[in-house]
Amino acid sequence: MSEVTTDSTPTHGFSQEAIRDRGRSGTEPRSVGSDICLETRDLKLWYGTEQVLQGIDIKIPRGQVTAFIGPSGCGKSTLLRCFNRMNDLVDSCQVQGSITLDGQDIHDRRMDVPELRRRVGMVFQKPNPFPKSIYENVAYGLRLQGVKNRRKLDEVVERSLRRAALWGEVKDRLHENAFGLSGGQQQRLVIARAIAVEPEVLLLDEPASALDPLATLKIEELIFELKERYTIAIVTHNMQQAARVSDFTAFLYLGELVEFADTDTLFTTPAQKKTEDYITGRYG
Ligand SMILES: Nc1ncnc2c1ncn2[C@@H]1O[C@H](COP(=O)(O)OP(=O)(O)OP(=O)(O)O)[C@@H](O)[C@H]1O
Repeated sequence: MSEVTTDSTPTHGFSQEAIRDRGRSGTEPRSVGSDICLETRDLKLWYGTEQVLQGIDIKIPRGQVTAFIGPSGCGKSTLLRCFNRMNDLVDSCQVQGSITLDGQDIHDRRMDVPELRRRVGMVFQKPNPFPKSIYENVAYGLRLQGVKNRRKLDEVVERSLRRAALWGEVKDRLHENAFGLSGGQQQRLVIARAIAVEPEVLLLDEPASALDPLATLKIEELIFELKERYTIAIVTHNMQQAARVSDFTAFLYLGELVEFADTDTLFTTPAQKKTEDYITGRYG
């Protein structure tokens, strides 16, 4: 087990503060234990004839935040989209190898894909609220499930907005259009919509890259709270952000998983030269 970085530890250009903050917030480095939520084995993926994932083996631990980093085009978002079969929507896409969620093969023909996407929710780079009220955005998934009971809907909407750290800001305007919210509020609303249907996993694809620094900070704080209840996988271009929010980090390069380790180790003493070159800004 590695130790939380001290001032004398090399940080490869990383802010000591970012890493110390993680120590202060109680996030101790850990090894991937036996409680695995998602697992891929020899996962390969093609778009047409272009092979984008080259045989990925990874175990995503439950109740932790796992960050995916790597240069543009290395396959981070593609890998994330495999976890709830969003790539099924791309005609030219072919997948080989296995992905399991709680030990269950997600490509098994008995797998109910809408149910998989309820269990594995996704939030994209650009906030995408529906053109509806704040309330109806959050209630959307429950309405799809046929829930009509007003009290139940009210309860879930409030609970989800509280968990997404948005309740205080919107409780007096629940029936106003969601487009009236700021970008950061819209992104927290989308997170509330995802958690309203009680997922196990949240996939966050660069959730803060379209936001200003303050809104980004709120999303990062929220991620820290959410991991109490959910397993989180996040794609980010921002390595400081990966260092601040994640427990584990996976470095991808040209469709290969080069290194996967607890975040402190990966950023302070990477095992692979390619990882070191990337985090020190030599390419990417
Ligand atoms: N729907 C698609 N159809 C065809 N090719 C695609 C599709 N989506 C992604 N690709 C290609 O797959 C490769 C990996 O893309 P992906 O978006 O997964 O990378 P990334 O690491 O997330 O990149 P970025 O950091 O720039 O978002 C790229 O070459 C991209 O052009």
